[in-house]
Amino acid sequence: MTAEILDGKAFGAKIRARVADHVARLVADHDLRPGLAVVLVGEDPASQVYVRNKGIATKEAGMKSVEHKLPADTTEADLYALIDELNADPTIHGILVQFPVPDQLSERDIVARIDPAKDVDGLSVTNAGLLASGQRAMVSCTPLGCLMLLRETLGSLSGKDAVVIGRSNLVGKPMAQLLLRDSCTVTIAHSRTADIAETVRRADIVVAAVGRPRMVPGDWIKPGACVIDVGINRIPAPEKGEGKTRLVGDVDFDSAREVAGQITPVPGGVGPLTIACLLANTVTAACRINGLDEPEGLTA
Ligand SMILES: NC(=O)C1=CN([C@@H]2O[C@H](COP(=O)(O)OP(=O)(O)OC[C@H]3O[C@@H](n4cnc5c(N)ncnc54)[C@H](OP(=O)(O)O)[C@@H]3O)[C@@H](O)[C@H]2O)C=CC1
Ligand SMILES: Nc1nc(=O)c2c([nH]1)NC[C@@H]1CN(c3ccc(C(=O)N[C@@H](CCC(=O)O)C(=O)O)cc3)C=[N+]21
Repeated sequence: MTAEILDGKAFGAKIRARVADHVARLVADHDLRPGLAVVLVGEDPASQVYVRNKGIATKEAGMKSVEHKLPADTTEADLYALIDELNADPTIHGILVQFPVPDQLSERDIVARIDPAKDVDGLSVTNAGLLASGQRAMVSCTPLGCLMLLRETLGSLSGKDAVVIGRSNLVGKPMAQLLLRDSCTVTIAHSRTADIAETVRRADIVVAAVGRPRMVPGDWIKPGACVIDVGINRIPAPEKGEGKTRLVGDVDFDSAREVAGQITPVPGGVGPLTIACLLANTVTAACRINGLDEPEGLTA
């Protein structure tokens, strides 16, 4: 069997068209243009890919887009001053500080500084708690995009065995919460999992969010399973020329596609969905902040 390759670019474009529609309506009916601010401290390569693609998509959707690139030696005080300013700015509805940040800064404290209403990454204790207790939250963009894609591909997820590899606050944990909310039987695997191959072999749905190039081989995959590869890993690509690199996921695509029912590629899989959901979350935040109806089709 050869897997169906899930086109994240196409599905992301569909979500973005919905976003653009809502934005146009908000501007026309309420003179409200959703605004997103992205803050990048230093020069992490995975983050730079994200920032580049995000800037283009935000403007295409008719939204306001602001980027703050700060030097790697930025102090806590300077970063907090910027966050406070963005919290108070009525034209900004979403604030995203790209992770990882340099060592002198604390991700936990940065997240705590962001107004939870503008926390489009869903990282704040408030949003994580709301999600975990089944209430209306801002949900991290990547898991949100993965859930939308899974529903679109499989229909109901109820009763399915799902394994999430990775337990970060940004991806693994919220992904597990969303799958649980859709009545999957959820296992979270991580670096201390005793027999990860056997654990993954049970799964109808595999979400890999680790950050290790091609860690998951095809022989870990249950035949017919739906495989969502979140990993973005830049590896050397000497075949493209000296010093060149390319992106690969956490799944060994070539062997996994021979076994899986469906699989997302890297690039062109989850990445474009994350971008689309970042825009969607910004629109959702703008509506909630202004007491307007929830946008349809942009939340999970
Ligand atoms: N496509 C997209 O839109 C996005 C992609 N990413 C990418 O997804 C990947 C994961 O991101 P993120 O969650 O932020 O990463 P983190 O580094 O925060 O978390 C990685 C997780 O993987 C686990 N892990 C590490 N090694 C192993 C192993 N050998 N076996 C099993 N589990 C392991 C860690 O376990 P432990 O907790 O035990 O250390 C940890 O929970 C990265 O490649 C990142 O670039 C991230 C966000 C968006
Ligand atoms: N606070 C925070 N939130 C994040 O969500 C976050 C972060 N920090 N730090 C970095 C990671 C990584 N990440 C990506 C999202 C999309 C692509 C993306 O668009 N990928 C394209 C790449 C296309 C290409 O360059 O060829 C694709 O997969 O098709 C990449 C990477 C979000 N992250």
